[in-house]
Amino acid sequence: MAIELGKTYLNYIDGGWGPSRSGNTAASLNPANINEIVGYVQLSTKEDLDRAVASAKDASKSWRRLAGSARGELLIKAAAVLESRLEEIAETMTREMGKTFAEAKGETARGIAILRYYAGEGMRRIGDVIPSTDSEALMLTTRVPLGVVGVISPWNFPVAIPVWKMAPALIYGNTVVLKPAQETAVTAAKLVECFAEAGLPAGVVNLVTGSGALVGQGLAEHPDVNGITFTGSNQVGKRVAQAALARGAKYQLEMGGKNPIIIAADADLDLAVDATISGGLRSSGQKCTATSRVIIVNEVYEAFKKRLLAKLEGITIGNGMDAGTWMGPCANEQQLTTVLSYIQQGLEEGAELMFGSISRAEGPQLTKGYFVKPAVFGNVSSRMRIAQEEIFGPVLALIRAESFEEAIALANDTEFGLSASVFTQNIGNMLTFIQDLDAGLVRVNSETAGVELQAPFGGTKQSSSHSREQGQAAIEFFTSIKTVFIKG
Ligand SMILES: NC(=O)c1ccc[n+]([C@@H]2O[C@H](COP(=O)([O-])OP(=O)(O)OC[C@H]3O[C@@H](n4cnc5c(N)ncnc54)[C@H](O)[C@@H]3O)[C@@H](O)[C@H]2O)c1
Ligand SMILES: O=CCCC(=O)C(=O)O
Repeated sequence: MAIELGKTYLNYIDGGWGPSRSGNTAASLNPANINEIVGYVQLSTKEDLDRAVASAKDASKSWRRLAGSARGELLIKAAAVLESRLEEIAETMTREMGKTFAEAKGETARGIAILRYYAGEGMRRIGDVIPSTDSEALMLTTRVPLGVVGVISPWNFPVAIPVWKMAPALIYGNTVVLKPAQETAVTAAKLVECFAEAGLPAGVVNLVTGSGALVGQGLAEHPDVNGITFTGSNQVGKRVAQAALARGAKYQLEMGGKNPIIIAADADLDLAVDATISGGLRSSGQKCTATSRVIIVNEVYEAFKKRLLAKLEGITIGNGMDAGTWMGPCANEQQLTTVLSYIQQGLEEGAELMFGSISRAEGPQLTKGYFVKPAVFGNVSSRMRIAQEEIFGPVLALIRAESFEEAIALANDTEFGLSASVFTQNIGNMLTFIQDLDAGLVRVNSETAGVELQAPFGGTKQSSSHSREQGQAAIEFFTSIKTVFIKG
């Protein structure tokens, strides 16, 4: 089924769809063909945001009192609606941000699974009984929701990330105001339609689209927003945290990465090459978990490099809706410019561009989109900017290590700590890697990308506010512990 293009999407506030008070909209363009307008989304004002927060605050009084199982039933219904619209929403995602249709379908299926997982959380343990020093008293802990939660999400996982924030927020009794990335606001509107159709009470979920500086910052600063969960760049994340901290609100940040893969001397090189390509270049490298530094132990450097370069020749670039496309475009013009400027930077720093180009990709089907070929640099040293700064594009930096120990030190030589992987068959190497790698997600004989919804996810160092999302770990952010002391 083809989606309807060029429609206008509205804000969702207090259970109703409506335009922004500004009367202004912005076009959401297809990065594979910028002549295609996927839809128009609202450019909201502070007043729209205030109405959304007020409705979320009001709805929170009864939502928090519902049994967790009743909230769970509504998440199950939202999952069913999302499932019935999987292909349509995945197509919208591909058209809005460029990832292939297969990846978009996988991500939408992930959103459905996350909703079902958190529906079950509504019936799980939320506290402990702790012996009191008073033998006649009962002491226990319970958990209470924060109240209104502001969700600020990026464009790279436009279904999975909002869902992995909204589902735990809702199941633990919070109400939500979602401010999605403007690039993928049509996908976000369709996602919110699923919650609306599932029958969530008015005000429990609200959607306000618009500029980050106005709506996002407004959410972070809003006195009636009790918690802010943010995923995006470090620069913006820190601003959000400062605004939340200044008024004593709880906040959670998941931000950038510069994720390493280590190829040990005993690695299965074919598997390692496949994992490097998949981890580094799927979604055009626009995953926070994407591989960007490939640290190869000297003995296998040349053999690995040869196999990697040979395999890259097979990558097809194009519109993510075409079945033959392996890699789509960059998600927007700014991403394309950033990627090309880092390729230029790598050359200026003296690295060797072994694959790719400093210009955008060429081809009859590529002229209307933000396409770039994958780039692979050799002769990279760890202190170069291309080895230190998050590029968020299909660029791999190959770094030579004299030993496995040096490979670990190089992998840790970054301000980020999101994910890391190693290819080795040696159990000692595996254990050293697990122990010594400073990252929130460490993966052995597997690519750096790939997050499982039932496990905690988050980073160390500059990648995170040191909290964890997903799995049962999400309860720590979305609730407060209340200690109860009862004496008859
Ligand atoms: N660690 C993770 O889990 C994770 C996951 C996905 C993406 N990311 C990171 O996200 C970045 C790419 O996404 P992006 O370009 O959408 O990030 P971004 O920081 O530009 O935007 C993220 C969100 O913040 C909003 N925003 C912008 N300015 C704001 C402000 N002043 N106040 C409040 N909100 C504001 C945006 O509108 C968007 O909704 C990369 O750095 C990537 O590593 C991290
Ligand atoms: O972009 C951040 C999320 C990454 C992710 O979900 C994955 O690697 O699967």
